[in-house]
Amino acid sequence: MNVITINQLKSKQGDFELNIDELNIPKGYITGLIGENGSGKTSLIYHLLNLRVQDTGEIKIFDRTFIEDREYILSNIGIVYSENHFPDFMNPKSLEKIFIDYYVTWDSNLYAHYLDKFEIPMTKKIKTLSQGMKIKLNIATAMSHKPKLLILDEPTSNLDPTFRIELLNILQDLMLDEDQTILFSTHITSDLEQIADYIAFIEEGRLMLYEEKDHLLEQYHIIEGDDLLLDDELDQLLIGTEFNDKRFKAMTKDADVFRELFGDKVIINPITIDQMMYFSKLKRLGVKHEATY
Ligand SMILES: Nc1ncnc2c1ncn2[C@@H]1O[C@H](COP(=O)(O)OP(=O)(O)OP(=O)(O)O)[C@@H](O)[C@H]1O
Repeated sequence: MNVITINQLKSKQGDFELNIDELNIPKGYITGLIGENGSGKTSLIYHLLNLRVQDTGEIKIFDRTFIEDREYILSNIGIVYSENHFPDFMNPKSLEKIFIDYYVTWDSNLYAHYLDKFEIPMTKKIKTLSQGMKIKLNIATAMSHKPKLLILDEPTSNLDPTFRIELLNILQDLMLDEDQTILFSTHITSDLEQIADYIAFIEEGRLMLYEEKDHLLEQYHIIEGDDLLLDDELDQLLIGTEFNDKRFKAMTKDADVFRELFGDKVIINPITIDQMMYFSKLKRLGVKHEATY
């Protein structure tokens, strides 16, 4: 079953257009949402939350549109933003009163447990919390009503590395419940290498790929070698080639072809998500990039 389905979504915002033909996010998995600055990750999340409305196309969450069942959708989503959205004058305790009224599934013990674990005092005013503590508070509120879908929009930028590791562990623990689904937008792709099941990659408002992470990282490789080895045909098998000191470096789906032709004259390495984004960008720009290092 899919928790999120998007069909033929088009949405223009100034010069920017979000244009997603199809995206199905399955229940019970962590999907990592990646893309450069300004590629449309937050815009996509805002559309999922109905904070922005598309020009055309359809979004269904839990198999319903916002028009059909806004309340059900919102009461089953937990959202963590990259910045604080809570009023400065409140404290975690007064904030809870609002959430208790809103969510029938709110669990005060769980909230107290998270605040304790994250070392956030119940009665400390939000304005006196550090940036990281505000995000931690948001994480606690997002999880304490036990949402079926947890959406995190770049939450980790202000978090210290120790807490980031804790957060990844918490997210993995949540996934023990097969009904739980997580959409996690982040620039810290090593986090996704650790915990994501699927990767959704957005470039300039378009979904470039949506695939199982393990399959993705198995399919693509980084290949390096002497640029004299290349001809027009082999060039076609490279994605986003970079040249430096008469050597090439590129992403390829056809590492086997190069291995068979050139043996140890080429160096073939596994790819990281960061490298995948980088070489996809070179391909998109359509330039033979001269490396500057
Ligand atoms: N209110 C707005 N009006 C006009 N354009 C907007 C508005 N909000 C965002 N945009 C534009 O939409 C595009 C996508 O922005 P978005 O915030 O979705 O990107 P992002 O992938 O989340 O980026 P980042 O990684 O930097 O957070 C950008 O070009 C941005 O300038």
